[in-house]
Amino acid sequence: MNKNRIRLAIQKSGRLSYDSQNLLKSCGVKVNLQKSSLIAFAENMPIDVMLVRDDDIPGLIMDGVVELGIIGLNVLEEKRLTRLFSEETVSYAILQNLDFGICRLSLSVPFDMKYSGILCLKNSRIATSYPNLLKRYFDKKNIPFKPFVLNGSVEVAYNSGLSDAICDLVSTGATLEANGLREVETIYNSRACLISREEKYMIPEKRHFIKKLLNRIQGVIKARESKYIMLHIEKSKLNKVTDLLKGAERPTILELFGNPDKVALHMVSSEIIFWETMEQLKSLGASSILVLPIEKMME
Ligand SMILES: Nc1ncnc2c1ncn2[C@@H]1O[C@H](COP(=O)(O)OP(=O)(O)OP(=O)(O)O)[C@@H](O)[C@H]1O
Ligand SMILES: O=P(O)(O)OC[C@H]1O[C@H](OP(=O)(O)OP(=O)(O)O)[C@H](O)[C@@H]1O
Ligand SMILES: [Mg+2]
Repeated sequence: MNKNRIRLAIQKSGRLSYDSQNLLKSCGVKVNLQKSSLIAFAENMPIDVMLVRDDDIPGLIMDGVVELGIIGLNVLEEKRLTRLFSEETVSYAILQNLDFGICRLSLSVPFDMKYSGILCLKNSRIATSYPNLLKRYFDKKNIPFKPFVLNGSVEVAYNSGLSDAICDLVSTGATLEANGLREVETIYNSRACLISREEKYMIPEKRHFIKKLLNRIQGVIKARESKYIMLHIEKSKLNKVTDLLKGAERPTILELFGNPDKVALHMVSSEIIFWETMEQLKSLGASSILVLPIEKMME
């Protein structure tokens, strides 16, 4: 093991795997990841990527086994609370919230239950994989409940008579619907994030390298959120067009050959361009409207 290389833990297989690997690829990290091996060495950067169960990632950071990890905030916060209760070390830094793994931890009840508020769940048995987050929520409201801890397939707990309600991750709500449940309270909003060991535990070379990787990650996220827009418009309508498009910087305006009244406008927009915006641009008289993806960006 080379002590100058950074170790980065990502989920081996599951909801965060593809996006984590894709992020590394977009940052120019060349690594040949294969499910059969648990560690892979980047060819062009001092990074070793470990493929693990997501639940293990916060502990690997807190115990100093790896320097970086990509993990859902839900798992990180649950682990933080578990460690606080058992008086173990809790030490990490959140470097960056990421643009994937977006979901929420919610309480859900049977479709036909008359739910008028959280008090309806007083003394209920609630199945969850996140007992500490759930307990914090109920404790704040001073409502007693009975936790029933399951590591997966929490939605089936109600149908099999194991619980009265559930507390699990929701994104589209399709899994809840398929199991005859409806979401009634969000208890925690989550997304994937990049976490690291605290800086003070790392040698300067590693800190420097992590900063460089973080800059690239921020550039990738920014580029994914931005679009390059080109269009032709009459000079007199320019202000109306720029009011419509929220840009990172002022637009570039170019003369159009053979047409002194019109210009070409180029700009980077930091907001999603919906079809409605395109239609509004068109009704202002814009033509040749192009919205292009941006591959890389550094400000
Ligand atoms: N439906 C969803 N949409 C978006 N993100 C989600 C969704 N479900 C889960 N996540 C996020 O992805 C993380 C991993 O989810 P996954 O279901 O793959 O976990 P797991 O089954 O515990 O995996 P592992 O085998 O690694 O322990 C969750 O902790 C959460 O942050
Ligand atoms: O609201 P939805 O879009 O339906 O997503 C919610 C489901 O996604 C997650 O499970 P996942 O599919 O990752 O499988 P798992 O239960 O095996 O972890 C989560 O635990 C829910 O079951
Ligand atoms: Mg897990």
